[in-house]
Amino acid sequence: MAVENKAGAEFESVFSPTDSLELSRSYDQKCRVFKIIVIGDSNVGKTCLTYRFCGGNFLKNPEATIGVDFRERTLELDGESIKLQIWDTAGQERFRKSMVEHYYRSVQAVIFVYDVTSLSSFQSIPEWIDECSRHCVGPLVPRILVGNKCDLQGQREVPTCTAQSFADGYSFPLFETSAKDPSEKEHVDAIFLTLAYRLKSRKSLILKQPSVEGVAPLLDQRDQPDGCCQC
Ligand SMILES: Nc1nc2c(ncn2[C@@H]2O[C@H](COP(=O)(O)OP(=O)(O)OP(=O)(O)O)[C@@H](O)[C@H]2O)c(=O)[nH]1
Repeated sequence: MAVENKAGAEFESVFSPTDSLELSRSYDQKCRVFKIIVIGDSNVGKTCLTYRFCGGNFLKNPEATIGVDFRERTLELDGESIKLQIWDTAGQERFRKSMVEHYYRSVQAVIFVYDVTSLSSFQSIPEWIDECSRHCVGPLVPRILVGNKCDLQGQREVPTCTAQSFADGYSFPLFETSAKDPSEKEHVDAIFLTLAYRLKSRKSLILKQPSVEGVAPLLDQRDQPDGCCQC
């Protein structure tokens, strides 16, 4: 199981002080932590989207995710620190089967990703929704549908209207974007910000988090009633 990109100096340098989504510079301050999983077929751009949000850049030459990669970013919303702990899951069945239970435990929001240039990846979305349901991710868990790779307009196989009517059927917000196109950076941020505001408005338990972050603390958090903690 890979662990990478724990928010720190490496990421602080890529955001300007005027960025509306400021990274927290001090981890002494208290914040709530929310677990978000990103799921969808292999190769749709889950890793690149999460990297764009957490790292600010397009990740060139990503490798297939094995198990899960963790990334996180702390936002200042209305004077409150909110840490989004993003689980970038493997799309390939052989790399995810031993991890599925972990993905869904105490998850607080879900991002379904398809590739607008791949009809099959869009047609897989109902299966991903079913998987969520089988793991007791109910309608109260905020969910968002994302069509990625919009920079490849000439190769589009999924029309916006088709995706929109599908999303409407589930009452999911739909975002079409590109992890690759730098001009879409704020649009990518908006996906996560939409979830952050919805999660922020929820009451949560205050739980203790170990001072050293890593796989074990993350897994421990999952076992708490709603996954929220104080950091
Ligand atoms: N043109 C374009 N290519 C993209 C975009 N996002 C990702 N890619 C490319 O799509 C390929 C797959 O990207 P990943 O982010 O690794 O996809 P993934 O969904 O995480 O794949 P798995 O880890 O196998 O589940 C890579 O070659 C990326 O460079 C995008 O917005 N536009």
